[in-house]
Amino acid sequence: MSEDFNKYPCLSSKEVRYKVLNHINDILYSMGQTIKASAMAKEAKNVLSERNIIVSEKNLLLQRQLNRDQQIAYNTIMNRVFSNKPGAFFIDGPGGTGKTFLYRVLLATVRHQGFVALATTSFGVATSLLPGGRTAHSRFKLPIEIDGNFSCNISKQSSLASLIRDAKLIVWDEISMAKKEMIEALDFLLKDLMETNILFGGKIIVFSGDFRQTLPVIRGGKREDFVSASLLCSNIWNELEKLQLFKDMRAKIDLAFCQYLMRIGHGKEKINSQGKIEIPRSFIIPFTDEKDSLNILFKVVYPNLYTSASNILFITSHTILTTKNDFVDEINDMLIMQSPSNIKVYIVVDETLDPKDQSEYEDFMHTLNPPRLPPYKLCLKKHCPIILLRNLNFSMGLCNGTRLTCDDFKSHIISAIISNGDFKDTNVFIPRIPLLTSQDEKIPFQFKRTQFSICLCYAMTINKVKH
Ligand SMILES: Nc1ncnc2c1ncn2[C@@H]1O[C@H](COP(=O)(O)OP(=O)(O)OP(=O)(O)O)[C@@H](O)[C@H]1O
Repeated sequence: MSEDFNKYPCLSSKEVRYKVLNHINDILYSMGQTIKASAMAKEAKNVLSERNIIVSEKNLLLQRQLNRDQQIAYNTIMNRVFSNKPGAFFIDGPGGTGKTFLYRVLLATVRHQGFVALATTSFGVATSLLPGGRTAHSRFKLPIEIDGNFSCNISKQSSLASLIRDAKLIVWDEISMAKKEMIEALDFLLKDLMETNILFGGKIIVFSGDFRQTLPVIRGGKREDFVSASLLCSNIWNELEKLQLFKDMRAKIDLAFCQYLMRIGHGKEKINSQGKIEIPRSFIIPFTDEKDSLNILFKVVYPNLYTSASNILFITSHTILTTKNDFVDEINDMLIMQSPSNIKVYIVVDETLDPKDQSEYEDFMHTLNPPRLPPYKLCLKKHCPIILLRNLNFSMGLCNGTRLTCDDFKSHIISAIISNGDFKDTNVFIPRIPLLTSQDEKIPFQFKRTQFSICLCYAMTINKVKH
């Protein structure tokens, strides 16, 4: 890895050493492993940086822009924060009504007064929209796999526990995508840390999300499974104080489309004789055959890809949304070939956890394409759009879902430029790391795939693009 970094003339040997150590640290973290001392040092560093988040003037000034509903919600929450009374809130508002905007103002106000405010979200990339944001999984050490063990992995004596105890405000954005067991685990943790039976340990906690948009993902599940896995079906739901946001702040951009989405969300859009909503003709590319229709779609979304492939603004402001990972892969494979640059191919190294199984499963592993792992053959070109599949480093904006464009390729690192969130335009290095398959895959054994934790994102699933 150091040889790769050495090829960058701008880096001194000290910087190379720092970058290599940093990447090793991230690799250990992404594998869920810890060297105790390094983990404790990392935690202490995280806690310290959380206590010292600098509030930008821009975020402080946003308070003046709050609309009427946002202002009412803001006043209600702030009154509770500064009167030291408990409060567990849910901000209910359809997409675009400014829930995240309100969070930014709440966080800025509390932090500006010198208090701790913890910002969390259900998905990695959403963290880049909230200053100091982390995934709830990472902040509260929530269990990733739901196997009957719902307790958070935080010792009561740790610096993290003391940070959580001190927090004046906790926010959790995109709660509609979290499984209810996770929220119940947080309730249990906070009651335990605060040594009380009051909901969420008496902390001021603010959830928000939109259940009309995306619900928790249950593999192979149906609508009722998604609903019953969500917060709506937890006993906690009825105990939350609801605050409503009504005004669509995004509607300025495309009012008719926003109204159409709102009618669907409220179940008011008219349905046809088969009980289905009809999509307006102007949104549809007529189907002739798969190849021709896809080509028309590509021309509509990425016109002149051959000549515009190096136009980063163009590449990162377009995407094709689809419902399934399989379609995503198919479309991405076609579009990367339309870009004119030289292709760089990275083949994975797959290893079974038990070395005895390696020879038996080697070929089979290469055919598998589990959702949170990169493909067997990763084909990239300069300026192509990619998306991170794992959280690598929150403090550098490298989270699951961060979008980037490729800049340069070496054998063990890729140089790339972040294209969304607070770290937009930052140049970063992505390491090639071992990634474990999740235990809930429908694969009879677990294996380790060594590759860059990225995939192409000319096309993405709707869940992935939520932010
Ligand atoms: N009071 C406001 N003044 C100006 N712009 C605002 C205000 N509130 C929200 N916005 C803008 O409106 C857009 C939508 O806001 P935001 O992303 O906070 O909505 P949201 O409810 O979190 O949406 P979603 O549910 O889709 O995540 C953003 O561009 C945001 O900056």
